[in-house]
Amino acid sequence: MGKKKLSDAFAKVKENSDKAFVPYIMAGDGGLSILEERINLLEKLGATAIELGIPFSDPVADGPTIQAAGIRALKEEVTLSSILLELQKLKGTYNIPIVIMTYLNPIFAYGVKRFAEDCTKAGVDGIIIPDLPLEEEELVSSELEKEEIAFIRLVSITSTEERKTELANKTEGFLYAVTVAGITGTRDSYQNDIGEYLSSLKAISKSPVLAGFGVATPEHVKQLGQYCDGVVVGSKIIDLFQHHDLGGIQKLIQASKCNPVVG
Ligand SMILES: O=P(O)(O)OC[C@@H](O)[C@@H](O)c1c[nH]c2ccccc12
Repeated sequence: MGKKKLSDAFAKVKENSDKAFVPYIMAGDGGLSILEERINLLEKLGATAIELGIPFSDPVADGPTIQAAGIRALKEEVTLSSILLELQKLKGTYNIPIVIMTYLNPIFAYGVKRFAEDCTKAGVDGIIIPDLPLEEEELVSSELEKEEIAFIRLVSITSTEERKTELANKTEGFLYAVTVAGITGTRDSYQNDIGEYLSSLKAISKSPVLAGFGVATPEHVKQLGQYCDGVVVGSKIIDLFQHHDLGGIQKLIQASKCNPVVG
């Protein structure tokens, strides 16, 4: 459970000389009833952990694809409560670690302590809160700590060296290295110094470093994997699910493996 489950998953990736692959899906996109199927599929295809988004009305860091997925989920009237209840129901039907990605507001509305406790009941292993600055972390950190839920920090390409070091020291589970200055969404290429940025984070972080934002092709997965421990892929995974292109999802995941099983 929690931090331990995530660190075990990353240890296994390393043992196999693979890179981690963490797909992001929006909970409730397509209805809550398909969540089980998607989690099972991603686990079967070899994902390391799943980042599960909570739909929110004001998703400031999200690009068009994730925003649209959030709007579809909100139309299904899913809420943080209904998502946690569904996960609780599904507990035991999968083994893959689950990380929740939510803005701060839904956590506040739910109650921080109740949120942390219900995450444990739901088998949630880690949390990402993109709009919670380092300076305000005490609002949630002690409750997460009590439940041994990994509190995953995001570092950005524009963070100062000092801030990068602090985030790398504090993060739990993995360090989420945002690879672009901007919002989520697929892009054609990365800026030239992306390798330096990721390598410098690797040098200061005891936790695995995962690159995210804009990862959209097997080539990106391989390119970024040279400099860090793996990738997070959101918008492209959502696109591929929308197009029922499960082969495309499989190819992306296989690009993170040392010995891929598909060509
Ligand atoms: O969609 P992309 O470009 O592949 O980026 C990952 C991202 O979607 C996912 O991790 C995420 C969705 N919403 C976020 C908000 C902030 C940070 C990260 C996220």
